[in-house]
Amino acid sequence: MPPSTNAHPSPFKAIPIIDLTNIARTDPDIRRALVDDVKRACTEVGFFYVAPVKNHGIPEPVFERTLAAMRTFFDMPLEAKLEIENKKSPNFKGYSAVLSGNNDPSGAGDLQEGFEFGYEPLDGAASASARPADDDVMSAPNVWPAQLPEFRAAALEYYHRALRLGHLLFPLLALALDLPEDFFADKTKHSAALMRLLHYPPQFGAVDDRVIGIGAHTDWECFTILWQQPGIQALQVLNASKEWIDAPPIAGTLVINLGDELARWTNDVFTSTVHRAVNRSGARRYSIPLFFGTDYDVRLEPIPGCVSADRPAKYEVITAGEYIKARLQATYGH
Ligand SMILES: O=C(O)CCC(=O)C(=O)O
Ligand SMILES: [Fe+2]
Repeated sequence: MPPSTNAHPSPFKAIPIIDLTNIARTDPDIRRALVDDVKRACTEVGFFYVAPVKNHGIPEPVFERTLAAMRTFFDMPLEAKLEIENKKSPNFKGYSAVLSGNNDPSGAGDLQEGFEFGYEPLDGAASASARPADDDVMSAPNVWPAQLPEFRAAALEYYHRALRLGHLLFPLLALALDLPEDFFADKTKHSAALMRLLHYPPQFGAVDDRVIGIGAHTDWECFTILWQQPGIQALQVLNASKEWIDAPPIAGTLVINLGDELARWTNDVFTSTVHRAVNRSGARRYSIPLFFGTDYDVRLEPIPGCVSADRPAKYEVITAGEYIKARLQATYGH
């Protein structure tokens, strides 16, 4: 399944920051101004920062606890991490070693290690799959490092808080597409969201552009909510002039970037923009993307307002689950 071929962003020079202070205000002028900002960012850039995150359910200690848990996990010996290697899981849950994944087919592998998991309830049994019965494409239980209970607790707490923020964003995206505000509500009931905890070792000396932290790629789901470790520049976003624009960590914000499910669904009215990460800081870098998709049984049929005589439908219609599964297989299944 090829990635979205979209990439029609503008020649932007910076990533916009969208202030969510007024997200709950119903005053039509205020609401319209916010939706207009979101629409511009989604059609021209495909990336934006949201601020202030602490007002939307993710206080600073939650990030700090998760970062501490990541450091402990990635510091474990490789053999211990490989006990929960993602290749042992039917849907690649668990640990992925440095260079085991490859997001850019022309690259030689991603210089990162990671840990991936999907939805489970905060108070659920450790090994239970929480996927509803109708969701057979991607159901597979999460696998956790048994020796680090605090890792699971911190990661799940962050996951649930970020998920809540994601649910706040869908109505803005719907309004930006001139759809009813609740358009995505019945299509995002099962939290088809995968979260990755990532560690990028530093790269020293001459750097081979084919081996970087994560090669040039688009994300797969509707949007990604990305936390970046403060103080380290690594993420870069490709604009229409084929320039890499830095997306540095900004205190109090998270990065939101649109993915291929939304690009397909909107027939490329919204852009799923190519990006990569390169850690040349000399220090370890950690980041946390949460990929928020639509429910796996949803068919990505082009949204009516996004198809016209000038803009014929570009993509074969498939379900979100089929799409994600094909991309996972292409990235880790080799
Ligand atoms: O680590 C980052 O800043 C970006 C990660 C990313 O693009 C991804 O995991 O899809
Ligand atoms: Fe990405």
